[in-house]
Amino acid sequence: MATEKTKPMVKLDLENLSVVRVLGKGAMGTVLLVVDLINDPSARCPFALKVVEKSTFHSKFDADRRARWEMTVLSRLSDPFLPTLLGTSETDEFLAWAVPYCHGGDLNILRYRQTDQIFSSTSIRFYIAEIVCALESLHRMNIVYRDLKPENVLIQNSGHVTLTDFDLSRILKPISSRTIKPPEIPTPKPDTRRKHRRNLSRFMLVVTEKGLPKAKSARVSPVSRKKPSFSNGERSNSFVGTEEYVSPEVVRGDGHEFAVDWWALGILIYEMMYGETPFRGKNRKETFRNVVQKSPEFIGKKTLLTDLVERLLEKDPAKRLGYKNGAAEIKEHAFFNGLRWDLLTEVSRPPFLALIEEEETIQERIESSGVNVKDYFQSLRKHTVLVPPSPSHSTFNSPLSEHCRRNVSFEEY
Ligand SMILES: Nc1ncnc2c1ncn2[C@@H]1O[C@H](COP(=O)(O)OP(=O)(O)OP(=O)(O)O)[C@@H](O)[C@H]1O
Repeated sequence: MATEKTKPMVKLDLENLSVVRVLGKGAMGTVLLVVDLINDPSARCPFALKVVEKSTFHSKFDADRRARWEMTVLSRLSDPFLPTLLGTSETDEFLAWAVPYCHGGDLNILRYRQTDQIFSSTSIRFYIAEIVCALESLHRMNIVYRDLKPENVLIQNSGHVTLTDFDLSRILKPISSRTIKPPEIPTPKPDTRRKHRRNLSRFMLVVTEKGLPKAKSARVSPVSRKKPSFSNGERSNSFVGTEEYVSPEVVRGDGHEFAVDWWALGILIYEMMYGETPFRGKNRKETFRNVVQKSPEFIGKKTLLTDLVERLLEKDPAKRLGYKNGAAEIKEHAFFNGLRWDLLTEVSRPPFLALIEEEETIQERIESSGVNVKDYFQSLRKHTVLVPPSPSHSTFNSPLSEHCRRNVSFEEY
Protein backbone atom coordinates (compact mmCIF):
# COMPACT_ATOMS: atom_id res chain seq x y z
CA MET A 1 0.00 0.00 0.00
CA ALA A 2 2.87 2.32 0.72
CA THR A 3 3.78 2.40 -2.97
CA GLU A 4 0.24 3.21 -4.11
CA LYS A 5 -0.46 6.90 -4.58
CA THR A 6 -3.73 8.48 -3.53
CA LYS A 7 -5.35 10.28 -6.46
CA PRO A 8 -6.28 13.96 -6.06
CA MET A 9 -9.89 14.14 -4.92
CA VAL A 10 -12.61 16.07 -6.71
CA LYS A 11 -14.71 17.87 -4.11
CA LEU A 12 -18.42 17.39 -4.61
CA ASP A 13 -21.12 19.79 -3.49
CA LEU A 14 -24.09 17.71 -2.33
CA GLU A 15 -26.48 20.60 -2.99
CA ASN A 16 -25.54 20.51 -6.68
CA LEU A 17 -26.21 16.81 -7.06
CA SER A 18 -29.71 15.84 -8.14
CA VAL A 19 -31.01 12.50 -6.98
CA VAL A 20 -32.38 10.27 -9.74
CA ARG A 21 -33.17 7.32 -7.51
CA VAL A 22 -31.97 5.05 -4.72
CA LEU A 23 -29.65 2.29 -5.97
CA GLY A 24 -29.26 0.42 -2.74
CA LYS A 25 -29.17 0.62 1.03
CA GLY A 26 -26.52 -1.23 2.93
CA ALA A 27 -25.51 -1.60 6.54
CA MET A 28 -23.38 1.51 6.32
CA GLY A 29 -25.03 3.92 3.94
CA THR A 30 -27.34 4.69 1.09
CA VAL A 31 -26.22 4.51 -2.53
CA LEU A 32 -27.96 7.04 -4.78
CA LEU A 33 -27.94 7.53 -8.52
CA VAL A 34 -27.16 11.21 -8.96
CA VAL A 35 -26.45 13.78 -11.67
CA ASP A 36 -24.37 16.94 -11.38
CA LEU A 37 -26.66 19.25 -13.34
CA ILE A 38 -24.29 22.22 -13.00
CA ASN A 39 -21.46 20.48 -14.85
CA ASP A 40 -23.60 18.01 -16.76
CA PRO A 41 -26.88 19.80 -17.61
CA SER A 42 -27.99 17.16 -20.12
CA ALA A 43 -27.57 14.42 -17.48
CA ARG A 44 -25.29 12.35 -19.71
CA CYS A 45 -23.09 11.04 -16.92
CA PRO A 46 -25.09 9.89 -13.91
CA PHE A 47 -22.95 8.33 -11.19
CA ALA A 48 -23.36 6.40 -7.96
CA LEU A 49 -22.98 8.32 -4.71
CA LYS A 50 -22.58 6.45 -1.44
CA VAL A 51 -23.77 8.63 1.43
CA VAL A 52 -23.09 7.83 5.06
CA GLU A 53 -24.95 9.89 7.63
CA LYS A 54 -22.64 10.91 10.45
CA SER A 55 -25.57 10.74 12.87
CA THR A 56 -25.35 6.95 12.52
CA PHE A 57 -21.70 6.82 13.61
CA HIS A 58 -22.54 6.42 17.27
CA SER A 59 -25.02 3.60 16.68
CA LYS A 60 -23.15 1.55 14.06
CA PHE A 61 -20.06 -0.31 15.08
CA ASP A 62 -16.89 1.37 13.87
CA ALA A 63 -18.84 3.15 11.11
CA ASP A 64 -16.74 6.33 11.04
CA ARG A 65 -13.45 4.50 10.58
CA ARG A 66 -14.93 1.99 8.13
CA ALA A 67 -16.42 4.73 5.94
CA ARG A 68 -13.15 6.68 5.82
CA TRP A 69 -11.22 3.47 5.19
CA GLU A 70 -13.49 2.65 2.23
CA MET A 71 -12.80 6.10 0.74
CA THR A 72 -9.06 5.60 1.23
CA VAL A 73 -9.09 2.22 -0.48
CA LEU A 74 -11.16 3.58 -3.38
CA SER A 75 -8.78 6.49 -3.84
CA ARG A 76 -5.94 4.03 -4.46
CA LEU A 77 -7.60 1.64 -6.88
CA SER A 78 -6.69 1.49 -10.53
CA ASP A 79 -7.93 -1.64 -12.23
CA PRO A 80 -10.57 -2.34 -14.91
CA PHE A 81 -12.46 -4.62 -12.48
CA LEU A 82 -12.38 -2.28 -9.49
CA PRO A 83 -14.18 1.05 -9.08
CA THR A 84 -12.59 4.44 -9.56
CA LEU A 85 -13.21 7.19 -7.03
CA LEU A 86 -14.77 10.12 -8.90
CA GLY A 87 -15.06 12.57 -6.01
CA THR A 88 -15.81 12.98 -2.32
CA SER A 89 -17.70 15.26 0.01
CA GLU A 90 -17.67 15.81 3.75
CA THR A 91 -20.06 18.07 5.61
CA ASP A 92 -21.11 18.25 9.27
CA GLU A 93 -23.84 15.74 8.44
CA PHE A 94 -22.47 13.48 5.69
CA LEU A 95 -19.55 11.59 4.31
CA ALA A 96 -20.09 10.83 0.63
CA TRP A 97 -18.13 9.52 -2.29
CA ALA A 98 -18.86 8.99 -5.95
CA VAL A 99 -18.02 6.00 -8.15
CA PRO A 100 -19.11 5.06 -11.69
CA TYR A 101 -22.68 3.84 -11.96
CA CYS A 102 -23.01 0.15 -12.81
CA HIS A 103 -26.21 -0.29 -14.82
CA GLY A 104 -26.23 -4.06 -14.63
CA GLY A 105 -27.06 -4.47 -10.93
CA ASP A 106 -25.21 -7.15 -8.98
CA LEU A 107 -24.43 -10.83 -9.52
CA ASN A 108 -27.22 -11.87 -7.19
CA ILE A 109 -29.84 -9.97 -9.18
CA LEU A 110 -28.33 -11.37 -12.36
CA ARG A 111 -28.54 -14.91 -10.98
CA TYR A 112 -32.26 -14.50 -10.38
CA ARG A 113 -32.60 -13.56 -14.03
CA GLN A 114 -31.08 -16.87 -15.16
CA THR A 115 -33.05 -19.95 -16.07
CA ASP A 116 -33.29 -22.01 -12.87
CA GLN A 117 -31.45 -19.14 -11.14
CA ILE A 118 -28.02 -20.59 -11.85
CA PHE A 119 -25.25 -19.58 -14.24
CA SER A 120 -23.85 -21.64 -17.09
CA SER A 121 -20.21 -22.75 -16.89
CA THR A 122 -19.31 -20.32 -19.66
CA SER A 123 -20.73 -17.39 -17.71
CA ILE A 124 -19.08 -18.59 -14.51
CA ARG A 125 -15.75 -18.78 -16.33
CA PHE A 126 -16.07 -15.21 -17.55
CA TYR A 127 -17.20 -13.63 -14.27
CA ILE A 128 -14.84 -15.64 -12.06
CA ALA A 129 -11.86 -14.83 -14.31
CA GLU A 130 -12.58 -11.12 -13.88
CA ILE A 131 -13.09 -11.48 -10.13
CA VAL A 132 -9.75 -13.34 -9.86
CA CYS A 133 -8.09 -10.38 -11.63
CA ALA A 134 -9.79 -7.91 -9.25
CA LEU A 135 -8.68 -9.88 -6.18
CA GLU A 136 -5.18 -10.21 -7.62
CA SER A 137 -5.01 -6.45 -7.98
CA LEU A 138 -6.17 -5.91 -4.37
CA HIS A 139 -3.74 -8.53 -3.02
CA ARG A 140 -0.90 -6.85 -4.91
CA MET A 141 -1.70 -3.76 -2.85
CA ASN A 142 -1.62 -6.02 0.23
CA ILE A 143 -5.36 -5.56 0.67
CA VAL A 144 -7.42 -8.58 1.66
CA TYR A 145 -11.02 -7.97 0.53
CA ARG A 146 -12.90 -10.15 3.06
CA ASP A 147 -16.37 -9.46 1.69
CA LEU A 148 -16.69 -11.39 -1.55
CA LYS A 149 -20.35 -12.31 -2.17
CA PRO A 150 -22.69 -11.94 -5.16
CA GLU A 151 -24.16 -8.64 -3.92
CA ASN A 152 -20.72 -7.06 -3.97
CA VAL A 153 -20.00 -7.98 -7.57
CA LEU A 154 -21.57 -5.30 -9.75
CA ILE A 155 -22.03 -5.43 -13.51
CA GLN A 156 -20.65 -2.42 -15.35
CA ASN A 157 -22.36 -0.89 -18.37
CA SER A 158 -19.92 -2.83 -20.56
CA GLY A 159 -21.04 -6.11 -18.95
CA HIS A 160 -17.70 -6.55 -17.19
CA VAL A 161 -17.60 -6.85 -13.41
CA THR A 162 -16.48 -4.47 -10.70
CA LEU A 163 -16.20 -5.20 -6.99
CA THR A 164 -17.81 -2.85 -4.49
CA ASP A 165 -17.91 -2.34 -0.72
CA PHE A 166 -14.41 -2.16 0.74
CA ASP A 167 -15.19 -1.22 4.33
CA LEU A 168 -14.37 -4.72 5.62
CA SER A 169 -11.10 -4.95 3.70
CA ARG A 170 -7.77 -4.50 5.43
CA ILE A 171 -4.05 -4.42 4.86
CA LEU A 172 -1.92 -7.46 5.56
CA LYS A 173 1.81 -7.92 5.42
CA PRO A 174 3.01 -8.10 1.78
CA ILE A 175 2.50 -11.42 0.04
CA SER A 176 6.10 -11.13 -1.21
CA SER A 177 7.28 -11.66 2.36
CA ARG A 178 6.05 -15.26 1.96
CA THR A 179 6.86 -17.60 -0.91
CA ILE A 180 4.84 -15.89 -3.60
CA LYS A 181 6.45 -15.76 -7.05
CA PRO A 182 5.67 -12.78 -9.31
CA PRO A 183 2.72 -13.61 -11.55
CA GLU A 184 3.71 -14.92 -14.96
CA ILE A 185 0.50 -13.97 -16.68
CA PRO A 186 0.16 -10.30 -17.68
CA THR A 187 -2.84 -8.56 -16.14
CA PRO A 188 -5.34 -6.81 -18.41
CA LYS A 189 -4.73 -3.13 -19.08
CA PRO A 190 -7.14 -0.57 -17.58
CA ASP A 191 -7.92 0.79 -21.05
CA THR A 192 -11.31 -0.63 -21.96
CA ARG A 193 -11.38 1.09 -25.35
CA ARG A 194 -10.88 -1.91 -27.54
CA LYS A 195 -8.64 -2.10 -30.55
CA HIS A 196 -10.14 -5.43 -31.52
CA ARG A 197 -13.59 -6.02 -30.16
CA ARG A 198 -13.90 -9.70 -29.47
CA ASN A 199 -16.60 -12.19 -28.98
CA LEU A 200 -16.77 -13.94 -25.63
CA SER A 201 -16.85 -17.39 -27.20
CA ARG A 202 -13.42 -16.91 -28.77
CA PHE A 203 -11.87 -16.59 -25.36
CA MET A 204 -13.97 -18.90 -23.30
CA LEU A 205 -13.54 -22.63 -23.43
CA VAL A 206 -17.03 -24.02 -23.09
CA VAL A 207 -17.21 -26.48 -20.22
CA THR A 208 -20.54 -28.31 -20.10
CA GLU A 209 -22.31 -29.06 -16.84
CA LYS A 210 -25.35 -31.30 -16.60
CA GLY A 211 -27.95 -32.08 -14.03
CA LEU A 212 -27.82 -28.88 -12.00
CA PRO A 213 -30.66 -28.53 -9.52
CA LYS A 214 -33.12 -25.70 -9.26
CA ALA A 215 -31.74 -23.11 -6.97
CA LYS A 216 -32.72 -21.27 -3.86
CA SER A 217 -30.94 -18.29 -2.45
CA ALA A 218 -29.14 -18.07 0.81
CA ARG A 219 -27.75 -14.82 2.02
CA VAL A 220 -26.72 -13.19 5.24
CA SER A 221 -24.92 -10.06 6.29
CA PRO A 222 -21.46 -9.16 7.44
CA VAL A 223 -20.55 -10.10 10.96
CA SER A 224 -17.70 -9.05 13.18
CA ARG A 225 -17.00 -9.72 16.81
CA LYS A 226 -13.84 -7.73 17.23
CA LYS A 227 -12.93 -4.26 16.16
CA PRO A 228 -10.58 -4.89 13.24
CA SER A 229 -7.15 -3.56 13.94
CA PHE A 230 -5.35 -1.86 11.08
CA SER A 231 -1.80 -2.44 12.17
CA ASN A 232 0.45 -4.09 9.61
CA GLY A 233 0.34 -7.56 11.12
CA GLU A 234 0.78 -10.59 8.92
CA ARG A 235 -2.48 -12.16 9.96
CA SER A 236 -5.72 -10.60 10.92
CA ASN A 237 -7.56 -12.01 13.91
CA SER A 238 -10.70 -9.99 13.46
CA PHE A 239 -13.83 -11.99 12.83
CA VAL A 240 -15.30 -10.53 9.74
CA GLY A 241 -17.24 -11.51 6.63
CA THR A 242 -20.61 -12.93 5.68
CA GLU A 243 -21.72 -16.05 7.55
CA GLU A 244 -21.92 -18.45 4.65
CA TYR A 245 -18.79 -16.99 3.05
CA VAL A 246 -16.61 -17.09 6.17
CA SER A 247 -13.61 -19.41 5.96
CA PRO A 248 -12.84 -22.22 8.45
CA GLU A 249 -9.73 -20.42 9.78
CA VAL A 250 -11.87 -17.38 10.62
CA VAL A 251 -14.51 -19.55 12.34
CA ARG A 252 -11.77 -21.31 14.30
CA GLY A 253 -10.25 -17.95 15.24
CA ASP A 254 -6.87 -18.98 13.82
CA GLY A 255 -6.25 -15.63 12.19
CA HIS A 256 -6.34 -15.29 8.44
CA GLU A 257 -4.54 -14.16 5.35
CA PHE A 258 -5.25 -13.55 1.68
CA ALA A 259 -6.48 -17.17 1.37
CA VAL A 260 -9.84 -16.13 2.90
CA ASP A 261 -10.63 -14.42 -0.39
CA TRP A 262 -9.89 -17.64 -2.32
CA TRP A 263 -12.18 -19.57 0.05
CA ALA A 264 -14.95 -17.02 -0.57
CA LEU A 265 -14.32 -17.38 -4.30
CA GLY A 266 -15.01 -21.13 -3.95
CA ILE A 267 -18.30 -20.39 -2.15
CA LEU A 268 -19.25 -17.83 -4.78
CA ILE A 269 -18.65 -20.27 -7.64
CA TYR A 270 -20.66 -22.93 -5.81
CA GLU A 271 -23.58 -20.50 -5.37
CA MET A 272 -23.39 -19.55 -9.05
CA MET A 273 -23.48 -23.26 -9.98
CA TYR A 274 -26.23 -24.47 -7.65
CA GLY A 275 -28.06 -21.36 -6.46
CA GLU A 276 -27.16 -22.00 -2.84
CA THR A 277 -24.03 -21.93 -0.73
CA PRO A 278 -22.49 -25.28 0.34
CA PHE A 279 -22.44 -25.00 4.13
CA ARG A 280 -25.63 -23.17 5.04
CA GLY A 281 -27.20 -24.59 8.20
CA LYS A 282 -30.42 -23.92 10.13
CA ASN A 283 -28.66 -21.30 12.19
CA ARG A 284 -25.28 -19.64 12.45
CA LYS A 285 -23.91 -22.31 14.77
CA GLU A 286 -24.76 -25.08 12.32
CA THR A 287 -23.41 -23.08 9.37
CA PHE A 288 -20.09 -22.57 11.16
CA ARG A 289 -19.91 -26.24 12.12
CA ASN A 290 -20.47 -27.17 8.47
CA VAL A 291 -17.84 -24.66 7.34
CA VAL A 292 -15.26 -26.29 9.58
CA GLN A 293 -16.26 -29.97 9.20
CA LYS A 294 -18.42 -30.68 6.17
CA SER A 295 -17.17 -31.37 2.64
CA PRO A 296 -19.00 -29.57 -0.17
CA GLU A 297 -21.45 -31.78 -2.04
CA PHE A 298 -21.50 -31.82 -5.83
CA ILE A 299 -24.10 -33.17 -8.18
CA GLY A 300 -23.20 -35.44 -11.08
CA LYS A 301 -19.79 -36.22 -12.46
CA LYS A 302 -16.57 -34.50 -11.42
CA THR A 303 -15.69 -31.69 -13.81
CA LEU A 304 -12.91 -29.14 -14.06
CA LEU A 305 -15.24 -26.65 -12.41
CA THR A 306 -16.05 -28.89 -9.42
CA ASP A 307 -12.33 -29.61 -9.10
CA LEU A 308 -11.59 -25.88 -8.95
CA VAL A 309 -14.26 -25.39 -6.28
CA GLU A 310 -12.94 -28.33 -4.23
CA ARG A 311 -9.44 -26.91 -4.29
CA LEU A 312 -10.67 -23.48 -3.25
CA LEU A 313 -12.80 -24.97 -0.47
CA GLU A 314 -9.82 -26.69 1.12
CA LYS A 315 -10.26 -26.33 4.89
CA ASP A 316 -6.55 -25.95 5.57
CA PRO A 317 -5.62 -22.51 4.19
CA ALA A 318 -2.02 -23.57 3.59
CA LYS A 319 -3.23 -26.30 1.19
CA ARG A 320 -5.82 -24.08 -0.50
CA LEU A 321 -5.39 -23.13 -4.14
CA GLY A 322 -4.00 -19.60 -4.20
CA TYR A 323 -2.24 -19.81 -0.85
CA LYS A 324 1.28 -20.38 -2.16
CA ASN A 325 1.27 -18.47 -5.37
CA GLY A 326 -1.73 -16.15 -5.22
CA ALA A 327 -3.99 -15.56 -8.24
CA ALA A 328 -1.44 -17.10 -10.63
CA GLU A 329 -2.20 -20.54 -9.18
CA ILE A 330 -5.91 -20.10 -9.82
CA LYS A 331 -5.33 -18.77 -13.32
CA GLU A 332 -3.32 -21.90 -14.09
CA HIS A 333 -6.14 -24.26 -13.09
CA ALA A 334 -7.35 -26.41 -16.02
CA PHE A 335 -10.87 -24.88 -15.82
CA PHE A 336 -9.36 -21.73 -17.31
CA ASN A 337 -7.32 -23.52 -19.99
CA GLY A 338 -7.29 -21.52 -23.20
CA LEU A 339 -8.49 -18.31 -21.58
CA ARG A 340 -6.58 -15.26 -22.76
CA TRP A 341 -6.24 -13.38 -19.47
CA ASP A 342 -4.51 -10.48 -21.18
CA LEU A 343 -7.51 -9.99 -23.49
CA LEU A 344 -10.25 -10.27 -20.88
CA THR A 345 -11.03 -6.55 -20.93
CA GLU A 346 -11.28 -6.76 -24.72
CA VAL A 347 -14.32 -9.03 -24.61
CA SER A 348 -17.02 -6.88 -26.15
CA ARG A 349 -19.86 -9.33 -25.71
CA PRO A 350 -19.87 -10.49 -22.10
CA PRO A 351 -22.60 -12.98 -21.12
CA PHE A 352 -25.08 -10.23 -20.24
CA LEU A 353 -25.28 -6.58 -21.16
CA ALA A 354 -27.06 -4.06 -18.99
CA LEU A 355 -29.96 -2.07 -20.33
CA ILE A 356 -28.72 1.50 -20.40
CA GLU A 357 -31.24 4.03 -19.23
CA GLU A 358 -32.00 6.77 -21.72
CA GLU A 359 -30.87 10.30 -20.87
CA GLU A 360 -34.48 11.44 -21.33
CA THR A 361 -35.68 8.98 -18.70
CA ILE A 362 -33.10 10.28 -16.27
CA GLN A 363 -34.11 13.88 -17.08
CA GLU A 364 -37.77 13.00 -16.51
CA ARG A 365 -36.97 11.41 -13.16
CA ILE A 366 -35.01 14.46 -12.05
CA GLU A 367 -37.82 16.74 -13.14
CA SER A 368 -40.43 14.71 -11.28
CA SER A 369 -38.46 14.38 -8.04
CA GLY A 370 -36.13 17.39 -8.35
CA VAL A 371 -34.28 17.04 -5.06
CA ASN A 372 -30.65 17.39 -4.23
CA VAL A 373 -28.85 15.00 -1.90
CA LYS A 374 -29.31 17.16 1.21
CA ASP A 375 -33.03 17.61 0.53
CA TYR A 376 -33.37 13.89 0.00
CA PHE A 377 -32.08 13.05 3.47
CA GLN A 378 -34.06 15.88 5.03
CA SER A 379 -37.23 14.50 3.46
CA LEU A 380 -36.37 11.07 4.79
CA ARG A 381 -36.17 12.44 8.30
CA LYS A 382 -39.61 13.97 7.78
CA HIS A 383 -40.75 10.57 6.43
CA THR A 384 -41.58 12.00 3.02
CA VAL A 385 -40.45 9.78 0.17
CA LEU A 386 -39.46 12.01 -2.75
CA VAL A 387 -37.29 9.63 -4.74
CA PRO A 388 -38.17 6.20 -6.12
CA PRO A 389 -36.09 3.14 -5.27
CA SER A 390 -34.09 1.33 -7.91
CA PRO A 391 -36.34 -0.65 -10.30
CA SER A 392 -34.03 -3.63 -10.06
CA HIS A 393 -34.53 -3.70 -6.32
CA SER A 394 -38.28 -3.58 -6.45
CA THR A 395 -38.38 -6.22 -9.18
CA PHE A 396 -36.27 -8.62 -7.18
CA ASN A 397 -37.54 -7.82 -3.76
CA SER A 398 -39.77 -10.81 -3.44
CA PRO A 399 -37.37 -13.67 -4.17
CA LEU A 400 -34.66 -12.07 -2.08
CA SER A 401 -36.74 -11.38 0.99
CA GLU A 402 -38.54 -14.69 0.63
CA HIS A 403 -35.30 -16.60 1.11
CA CYS A 404 -34.37 -14.85 4.29
CA ARG A 405 -31.55 -12.34 4.61
CA ARG A 406 -30.78 -12.53 8.27
CA ASN A 407 -29.02 -9.34 9.30
CA VAL A 408 -26.36 -9.78 11.88
CA SER A 409 -25.07 -6.56 13.29
CA PHE A 410 -21.49 -5.95 14.35
CA GLU A 411 -22.58 -5.38 17.92
CA GLU A 412 -23.76 -9.01 18.19
CA TYR A 413 -20.14 -10.12 18.46
N1 LIG B 1 -21.62 1.84 -8.45
C1 LIG B 1 -22.83 1.33 -8.24
N2 LIG B 1 -23.70 1.22 -9.26
C2 LIG B 1 -24.93 0.68 -9.07
N3 LIG B 1 -25.38 0.23 -7.89
C3 LIG B 1 -24.55 0.31 -6.83
C4 LIG B 1 -23.24 0.88 -6.94
N4 LIG B 1 -22.64 0.82 -5.73
C5 LIG B 1 -23.53 0.25 -4.89
N5 LIG B 1 -24.68 -0.05 -5.54
C6 LIG B 1 -25.88 -0.68 -4.97
O1 LIG B 1 -26.01 -0.28 -3.61
C7 LIG B 1 -25.97 -1.43 -2.75
C8 LIG B 1 -25.29 -1.07 -1.44
O2 LIG B 1 -23.94 -0.68 -1.72
P1 LIG B 1 -22.75 -1.05 -0.75
O3 LIG B 1 -22.66 -2.54 -0.67
O4 LIG B 1 -21.54 -0.33 -1.19
O5 LIG B 1 -23.28 -0.43 0.61
P2 LIG B 1 -22.98 -0.87 2.11
O6 LIG B 1 -23.71 0.08 2.99
O7 LIG B 1 -21.51 -0.97 2.32
O8 LIG B 1 -23.62 -2.31 2.12
P3 LIG B 1 -23.27 -3.57 3.05
O9 LIG B 1 -24.47 -3.75 3.90
O10 LIG B 1 -23.11 -4.71 2.04
O11 LIG B 1 -22.01 -3.27 3.79
C9 LIG B 1 -25.25 -2.51 -3.58
O12 LIG B 1 -25.60 -3.82 -3.19
C10 LIG B 1 -25.74 -2.19 -4.99
O13 LIG B 1 -27.01 -2.77 -5.22
